[in-house]
Amino acid sequence: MVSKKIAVLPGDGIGPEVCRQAVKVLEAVAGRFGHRFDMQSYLMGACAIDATGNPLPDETLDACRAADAVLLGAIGDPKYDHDPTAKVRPEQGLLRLRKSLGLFANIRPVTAYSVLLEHSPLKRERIEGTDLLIFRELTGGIYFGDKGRTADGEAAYDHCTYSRPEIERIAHLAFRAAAGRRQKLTLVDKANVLETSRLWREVVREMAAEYPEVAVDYLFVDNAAMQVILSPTQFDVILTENMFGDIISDEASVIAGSLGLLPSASVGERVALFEPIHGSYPQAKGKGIANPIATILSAAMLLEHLELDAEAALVREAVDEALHNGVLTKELNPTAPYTTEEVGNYIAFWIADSNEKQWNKNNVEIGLSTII
Ligand SMILES: NC(=O)C1=CN([C@@H]2O[C@H](COP(=O)(O)OP(=O)(O)OC[C@H]3O[C@@H](n4cnc5c(N)ncnc54)[C@H](O)[C@@H]3O)[C@@H](O)[C@H]2O)C=CC1
Ligand SMILES: CC(C)CC(=O)C(=O)O
Ligand SMILES: [Mg+2]
Repeated sequence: MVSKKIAVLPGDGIGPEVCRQAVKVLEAVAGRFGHRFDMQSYLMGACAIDATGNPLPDETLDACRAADAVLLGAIGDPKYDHDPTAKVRPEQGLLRLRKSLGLFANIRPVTAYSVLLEHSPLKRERIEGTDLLIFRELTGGIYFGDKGRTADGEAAYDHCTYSRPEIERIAHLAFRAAAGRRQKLTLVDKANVLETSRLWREVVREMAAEYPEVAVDYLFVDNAAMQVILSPTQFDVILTENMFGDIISDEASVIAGSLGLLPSASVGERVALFEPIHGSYPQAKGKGIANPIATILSAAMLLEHLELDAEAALVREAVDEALHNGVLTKELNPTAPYTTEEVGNYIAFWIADSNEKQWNKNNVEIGLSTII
């Protein structure tokens, strides 16, 4: 029996809906294994601005610092996206949280699930067997550099800066991950144009000597954007800076079949944070169409981080079961879609009672009454 404190930041848009499913799954895990997960929710993003004027209230940051792990839904709201003059924005809360917690590495696994190959717009023979890991630098680069306007407001700038230590600390994690996988690391950069990219290349090339078992190659990001969907099986570990990793990983979600399937772990100095790679998908808010699996798989990564491997494996098994049985939201199952809640219930029920496997769409409320 373990007792863990998990700070939950549901956020905005579909964030609360998908987070609720992941919390339910963690409750099912706790029930099944006799653990205690203390899961309290805190404000971050547009909801926090509305309530306090601050996208990352002190109470939220303090709770994250005091937690064993953090689970995040997503933040962002069209009222800020469509107002270029807004002084306070939901995204500032997320960026400040990442920086304050020292979460310098965002790890985004991309898998082509064989049962979903038919849902991908990409050709089966190109994507089958894809299993890659993106290491995206998360607290530096252009998202964090000085930004602003010139005095007349007619020009704007966003500075991109990287230091050697910032590159080294994430590169070590990526090299170690590659060493334990298929021993290949691809640095994605724009070293033909950007000085920051030339520093990345220099540092990674030097570090490669420490990891002789890992084959390193280098790709310009424009080429990588093409290669990642043309022949994704060539990749094992991709290491890249903040903005390139943000873009390449959303693109890579097409391989899995939906942005709603890709989880992530953000790790760094102490407490780690787990979140789907997607945003707050405001068009879907309250409609029950958001896929909760990315957040549920983020919860599985959270369990692995807490060294609860059997628990995480059971969550993955339950997700596989949902995939195999077509218990999927409408972007993956347009003819007989399940709601966000039903997908979450199915997975939680399977974890709580996987010996019975009695679940069906109609008995779910009865079956789950014991665990939710
Ligand atoms: N980590 C975070 O909290 C992030 C927040 N954002 C914010 O989210 C808001 C919306 O941004 P968008 O560019 O529209 O990106 P988004 O990721 O919210 O949605 C893009 C598209 O992906 C699909 N999608 C996303 N999540 C899905 C899910 N769970 N199930 C099924 N389909 C899903 C939908 O087709 C959607 O139109 C903005 O305010 C943005 O700043 C964007 C990315 C990350
Ligand atoms: C909303 C941004 C701050 C970041 C983003 O798109 C992401 O982390 O995937
Ligand atoms: Mg993104």
